[in-house]
Amino acid sequence: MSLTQKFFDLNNGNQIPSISIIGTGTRWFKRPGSEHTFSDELVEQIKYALSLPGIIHIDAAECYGTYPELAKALKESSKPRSEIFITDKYSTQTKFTNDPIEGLNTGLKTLGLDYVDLYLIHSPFFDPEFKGSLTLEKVWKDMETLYKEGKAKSIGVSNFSVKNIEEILKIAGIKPQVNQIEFNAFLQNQTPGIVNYCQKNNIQLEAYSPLGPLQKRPENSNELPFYNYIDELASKYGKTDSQILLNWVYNRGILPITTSSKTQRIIDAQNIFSFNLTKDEVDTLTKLGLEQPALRIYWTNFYDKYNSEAQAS
Ligand SMILES: NC(=O)C1=CN([C@@H]2O[C@H](COP(=O)(O)OP(=O)(O)OC[C@H]3O[C@@H](n4cnc5c(N)ncnc54)[C@H](OP(=O)(O)O)[C@@H]3O)[C@@H](O)[C@H]2O)C=CC1
Repeated sequence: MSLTQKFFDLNNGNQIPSISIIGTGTRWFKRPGSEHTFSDELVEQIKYALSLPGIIHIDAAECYGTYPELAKALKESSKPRSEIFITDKYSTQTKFTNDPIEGLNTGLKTLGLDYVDLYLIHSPFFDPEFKGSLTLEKVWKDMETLYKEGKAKSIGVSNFSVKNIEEILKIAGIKPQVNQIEFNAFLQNQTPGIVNYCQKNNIQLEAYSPLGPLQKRPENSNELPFYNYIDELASKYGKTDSQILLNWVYNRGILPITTSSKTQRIIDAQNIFSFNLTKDEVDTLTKLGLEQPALRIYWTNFYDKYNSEAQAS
């Protein structure tokens, strides 16, 4: 079966592969300060992804503790750099590096790279214990410097609200290309109005934890119309439940970022463009998803206060 790949156009003219099939956080994440063991399993999983045809989009971050595994996999892979799309993120919450310039330079050196394809500010939340008086404005200016130097081909943000983005736009010479947020059928707005705002302002949204409804499947799921409908679509198209949900995210104009410890699920994620949900099916999934209570897995301390507004289209 030949591979169909899709790309989103970013506001700076660059293209981005429309799914990231191997995130290196979540199940692979190593808590800073804890006893870290090198994960051969992650190396094998990234190498497996890199052995697949087409452009492979990897999602990484300074705070995941998984640069060593990514570095090894990149070194041992024969895929040309031009067929690898790497996203990295600067952490405003950890003590690893002082600012994005130091952060990206350290990341590039550790990973053996000259540039990343996309560099993001991981969150708008600064831990003053580690970041002193670092401000959002200063961090964005550093991101712009890295962009102009060609070390980051595109730049953006993650977990930003409308207010956070507007703060940046006041001082920005370069508009963010991407906002990576938590998004799934049970969390259709991480923060109030963020999806509409980014889509209107040509800031590409990325969805992490797009499979939240499967990760946290309720015990009574077989009684819920949402899950029955996914099963119906999965059997109509001969696809898995995960593929249906990832295709739905794509059809909402949002780039899904997934990961798996299973090779078959990595292949399945790459093959979500071999079929396409109809507009009615996309709308029905949106509607049935909105009937469920908000499911937020990350950044809960900051954003649980928005749960009642998170399930608005
Ligand atoms: N910017 C940010 O703040 C954040 C960014 N991220 C990024 O996004 C990436 C992906 O996030 P993640 O939440 O893992 O993405 P997903 O929602 O795609 O979840 C992937 C997980 O779901 C499991 N899964 C897949 N299919 C099923 C199924 N049918 N039933 C039950 N479980 C299933 C997988 O398990 P299995 O291994 O068994 O296949 C895997 O652990 C991260 O690795 C990271 O790179 C994530 C969180 C925050």
